[in-house]
Amino acid sequence: MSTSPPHRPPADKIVMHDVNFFYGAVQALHDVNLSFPDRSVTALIGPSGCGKTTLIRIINRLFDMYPDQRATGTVLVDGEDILDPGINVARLRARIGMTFQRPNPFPMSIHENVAFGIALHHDLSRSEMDARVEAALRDAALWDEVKEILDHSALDLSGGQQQRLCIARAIALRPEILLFDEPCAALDPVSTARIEDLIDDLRRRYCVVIVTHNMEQAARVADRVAFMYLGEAIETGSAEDIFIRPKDPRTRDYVTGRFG
Ligand SMILES: Nc1ncnc2c1ncn2[C@@H]1O[C@H](COP(=O)(O)OP(=O)(O)OP(=O)(O)O)[C@@H](O)[C@H]1O
Repeated sequence: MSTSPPHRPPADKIVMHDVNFFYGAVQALHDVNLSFPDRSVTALIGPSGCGKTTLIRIINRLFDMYPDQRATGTVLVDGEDILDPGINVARLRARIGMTFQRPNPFPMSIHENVAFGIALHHDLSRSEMDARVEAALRDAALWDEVKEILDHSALDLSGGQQQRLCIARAIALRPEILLFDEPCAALDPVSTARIEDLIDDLRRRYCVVIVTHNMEQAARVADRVAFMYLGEAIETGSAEDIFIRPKDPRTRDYVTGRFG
């Protein structure tokens, strides 16, 4: 008789302790404690302005580009505090891929969009580069649609294709963490379904964090859902916990549509 190994939940890839965030004098996050397991999808939900985008921008230190923005607390990635001023930010960012609400392909060909970031980090032959570009486009479920038009401008693709190209661009750098900020905000239902299928595939290999306004989407794609409100992380659990058995009255009011 064969015995299967005991099921272990994936370890936490990112752990936030008492994180606060400031835009100048405005405090946007208050003592956030949240963790994000590896090889799973965590959805951040909550009303507009509650701090979802602010929170994911901390993970790749995107806020460093703005002198008046600062974060306090600890954000451990594989146990290392990425808020430590001594951290190598370029190396951190190479481990993290991010996409935004509106797809933002470079004004270059489809092939160049994916190859550009790879070329910054690796000196590959033409055939090695082509193989890397193809693998990333396949992983982003875009290859079949673009394999004959790799030299065409990325700006000629549809919005949904552009978003998958941006995901391919992120995956091509072989990150460990993928941050998706409302990846379907600008997409039609068919493109949205394709991105959701893609996220379903990506969960096997990455720590995925997705910001979404769409509760059905969170329920479809997420292993865990975190509800945020007025800059605080209120409650985290499975989609069922959050949508069917919320513990906090603020979560209940949000998921039942009383606000937001
Ligand atoms: N550049 C900025 N300067 C000052 N305040 C900001 C800035 N960006 C965001 N904020 C404020 O920080 C708070 C959190 O904003 P954030 O964009 O993180 O929320 P969100 O939950 O992602 O919202 P949405 O769902 O509308 O995208 C809001 O009160 C917002 O007004």
